[in-house]
Amino acid sequence: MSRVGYLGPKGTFTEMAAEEYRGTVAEYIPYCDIKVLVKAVVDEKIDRAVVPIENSLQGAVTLTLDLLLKYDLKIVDEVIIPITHSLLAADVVTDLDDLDHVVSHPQALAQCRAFIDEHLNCNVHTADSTADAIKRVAKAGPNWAAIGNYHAADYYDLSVLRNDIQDNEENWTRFVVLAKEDSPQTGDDKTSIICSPRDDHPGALYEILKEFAQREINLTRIESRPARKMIGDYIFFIDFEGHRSEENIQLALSNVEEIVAWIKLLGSYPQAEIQAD
Ligand SMILES: O=C(O)C(=O)C[C@]1(C(=O)O)C=C[C@@H](O)C=C1
Repeated sequence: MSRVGYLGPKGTFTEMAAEEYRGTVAEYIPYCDIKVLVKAVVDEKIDRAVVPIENSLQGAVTLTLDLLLKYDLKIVDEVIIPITHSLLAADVVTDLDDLDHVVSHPQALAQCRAFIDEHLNCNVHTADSTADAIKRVAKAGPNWAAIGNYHAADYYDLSVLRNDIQDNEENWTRFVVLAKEDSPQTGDDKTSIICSPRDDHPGALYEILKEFAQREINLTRIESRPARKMIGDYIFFIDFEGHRSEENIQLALSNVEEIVAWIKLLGSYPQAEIQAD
């Protein structure tokens, strides 16, 4: 039974994702900061942390990638859910023109950029999560609105002014579940690694990817992040299908190890079942 931390407070999309975690849960615990949440697993205050890692409209949640690099934690599960944003305000607000301020998590603001540009002539503010924004609006004046999950309107006594305001109907966020120990093989797994090419030469990335292509290992994602050294130095986050205990994957990984400066295995874990709306 796990104590499962998630990016809170109550009413975030991460809370919805945490409820889809396939392990056994003793308790759900909200944390208001991703860094503090991830550190709580490192310090064994909780057993699992559920954090957003990528969105289909906006791409990587770079803070999560940086924390995966920094700490020695394993990915033990992934959850992918549809994200539907609403505009929430006090129930006296009926007209968008009455709003002077809109607040949300930067990812949510970015996912609703077209709606904000077209319909809101407002100051835009950022919050630590969509639910944090909703909480703030509940205490602010009636000229404030928040962008977030309509389920949260009831928790914080707000009303829904508009639904479905994200730029695209298809808006999905992928979350990962972090723990100290690895996950066992299920037969339908994915593996995540980070690696850093030894030096900058023609074909450096190709040489890494070739090890997977030759063994018909299907890559599901590749993301680069600055190595934080010279401009142009990158590290690569690579996800692929299969479990680290499978022979072809062991061979690919040991060959990659030979040609990179370093490699970090983030874990093998069951692939997400896509959650329908
Ligand atoms: O603010 C929230 O509700 C969150 O759970 C965070 C988060 C994110 O960081 O991507 C999660 C899903 C959505 O993409 C928007 C925000």
